[in-house]
Amino acid sequence: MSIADMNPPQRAAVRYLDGPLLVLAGAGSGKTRVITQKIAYLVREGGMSARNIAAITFTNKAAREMLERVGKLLPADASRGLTVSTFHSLGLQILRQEAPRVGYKPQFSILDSADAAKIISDLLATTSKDEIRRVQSQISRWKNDLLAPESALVGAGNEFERIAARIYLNYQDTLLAYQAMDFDDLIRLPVRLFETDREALEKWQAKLRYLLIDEYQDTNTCQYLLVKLLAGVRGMFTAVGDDDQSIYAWRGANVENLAQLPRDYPRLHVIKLEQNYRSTARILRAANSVISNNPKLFEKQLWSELGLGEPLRAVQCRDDDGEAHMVAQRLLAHKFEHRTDFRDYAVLYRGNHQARLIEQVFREHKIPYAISGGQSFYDRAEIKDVLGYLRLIANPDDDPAFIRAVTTPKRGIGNTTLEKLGAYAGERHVSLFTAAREHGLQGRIQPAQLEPLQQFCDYIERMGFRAVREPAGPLIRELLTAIRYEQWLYDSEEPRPAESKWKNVQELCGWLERKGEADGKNLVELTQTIALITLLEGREGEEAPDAVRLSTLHASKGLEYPHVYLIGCEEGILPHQESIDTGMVEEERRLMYVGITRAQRTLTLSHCVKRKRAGEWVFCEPSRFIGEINGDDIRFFGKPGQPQQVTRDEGKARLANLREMLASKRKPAE
Ligand SMILES: Nc1ncnc2c1ncn2[C@@H]1O[C@H](COP(=O)(O)OP(=O)(O)OP(=O)(O)O)[C@@H](O)[C@H]1O
Ligand SMILES: [Mg+2]
Repeated sequence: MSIADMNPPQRAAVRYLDGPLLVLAGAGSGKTRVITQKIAYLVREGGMSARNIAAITFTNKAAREMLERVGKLLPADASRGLTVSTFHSLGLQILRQEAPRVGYKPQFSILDSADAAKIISDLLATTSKDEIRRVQSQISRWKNDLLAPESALVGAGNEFERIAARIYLNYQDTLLAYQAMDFDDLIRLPVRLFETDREALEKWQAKLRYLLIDEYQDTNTCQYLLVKLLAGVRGMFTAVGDDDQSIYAWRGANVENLAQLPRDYPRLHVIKLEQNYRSTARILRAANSVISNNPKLFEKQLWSELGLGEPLRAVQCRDDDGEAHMVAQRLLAHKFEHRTDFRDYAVLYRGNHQARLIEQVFREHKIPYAISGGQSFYDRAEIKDVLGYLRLIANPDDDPAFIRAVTTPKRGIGNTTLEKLGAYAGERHVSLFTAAREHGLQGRIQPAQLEPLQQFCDYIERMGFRAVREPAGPLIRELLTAIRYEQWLYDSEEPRPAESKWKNVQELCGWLERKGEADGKNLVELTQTIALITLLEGREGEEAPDAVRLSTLHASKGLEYPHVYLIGCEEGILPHQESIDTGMVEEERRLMYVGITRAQRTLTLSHCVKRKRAGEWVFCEPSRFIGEINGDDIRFFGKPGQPQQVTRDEGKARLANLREMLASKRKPAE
């Protein structure tokens, strides 16, 4: 695929280098492809070095895919030094070099959202999850709007905001004391740096001379400013986006940023793409008709040459269990009939919990699947244990990591000792690690308790010294042996969970080893990289090569699948109840639009008559979005009187049949 295979507006977008460019277009029109092609074009025809180009994507997965695609367009040495990353990893790349300028040491820690919640919970002196979540997202909003705690306090309009602002103030102090940043800081701090330090800004402007930004509609204020600062007055960037796919307002994304661009850059050139290369005309028409119920920010038309295609299907299921069986059954039947692969299918849903039943039924029927956007691999207790050690080795001031490591496995350091240590550290305004090293502690803690504490600190210090010199793989294996982690798992768990946990730890070690070798990164750098993976996509790494994709709608952005099942199309789920209550269904409609436009050839929407919630049956209404699809383009199944609805037992029997047929197909001819 080369630039010659692109349509005229796509080609114009690739070639346009006279100033800032916005490509504004609907789903599947080749926006992401314009970015990939443009990177190759900049190097090949624009005489630019890859190390002066940065492409920003929304997820790590998207970044990897883009890098792969560019790899096919450019020889390896021509793409060396190219930055393809998320906003957060770009921020991390900047901060690794500039940390001292913003008051951090280079080995700062990155806290995930759970660690941050723990700090807020301590400061608030509450365990109410709801309260913690509210304060945490308020702080995050302030950070993304670049509001300092002092200004937040002054501007607080009610009691809740006053409390949150005071917590924000203490929270920032705590982070600095731990030498830790949260996810928001990774973008906020570079912006603050560039706003105040001309020299640093000019250095990075000289390095990143051309910027390309995908999914621009989902940038927040902070991200917008980072681009603006880096692009400077020259405005050498290409941003691509679709206002109808803005689905991250709840995380502070601001679709107004699209409208703001022409005001900030009067020279901004806008290109629209109107041909969709992904979906059949029917799927596209359904998407267009659903989204036409939202007020328009920009006028867009989409058409496709891929033929009319099959009508969409809306399937009514008896309950959520029936829904999961319906998906499994139809999927297997379809696969059998069309000789497709499992990877050609995706099951999409509004909330993570909806995956549980699907997983269960898929396992029952041996349908291989891969989950994205679910509980992260890196959120598992065993992985967080190991990462606790790595974080502490990298940055001994990281108190949350200190607590985790010093107590897992238990090493004769009791809670009373830790409380005394904590109190002493508090008085001295130093980290737990530093406190443990101070002479003053000797009067407070008995020698018998002090001894293991100091041994622990000695060990961490020695490892810290080696972590920046020795390869990561062998070092982490040595660490696991030294702390007898495997033994501890088997001592504290049943054999089966222990075994699976140990496997996960091994997987982490393998990943660190490979990544360390491939990227030439040491343990400290790898630890910072891992922290970022948890941000959006959950588990990553090697997956079954041929598997059905299970994904939340949010995590499916930018991707495409030949056959899509969108489950739980019900009032209260999609649109979500909260959005109905607050009269904000527009964002949910965009989410529906994103879901529909992931499908290339067929799309099945399902909803249940009733489902169990908190042990009670509740009756469900089909989603209003199904009703917004033009009747000619959709067929209904499972309505009373129609024979297509299958009971669970029938479904099971049919499945068993199909599986047999499939299995016999796979057998070599005798
Ligand atoms: N000119 C073209 N000729 C043939 N195929 C194309 C062309 N442009 C894009 N495609 C294909 O169309 C599909 C959609 O492209 P792409 O993912 O770039 O769209 P997008 O606008 O980024 O979509 P989304 O809004 O969902 O992110 C891809 O499979 C891509 O390879
Ligand atoms: Mg895209």
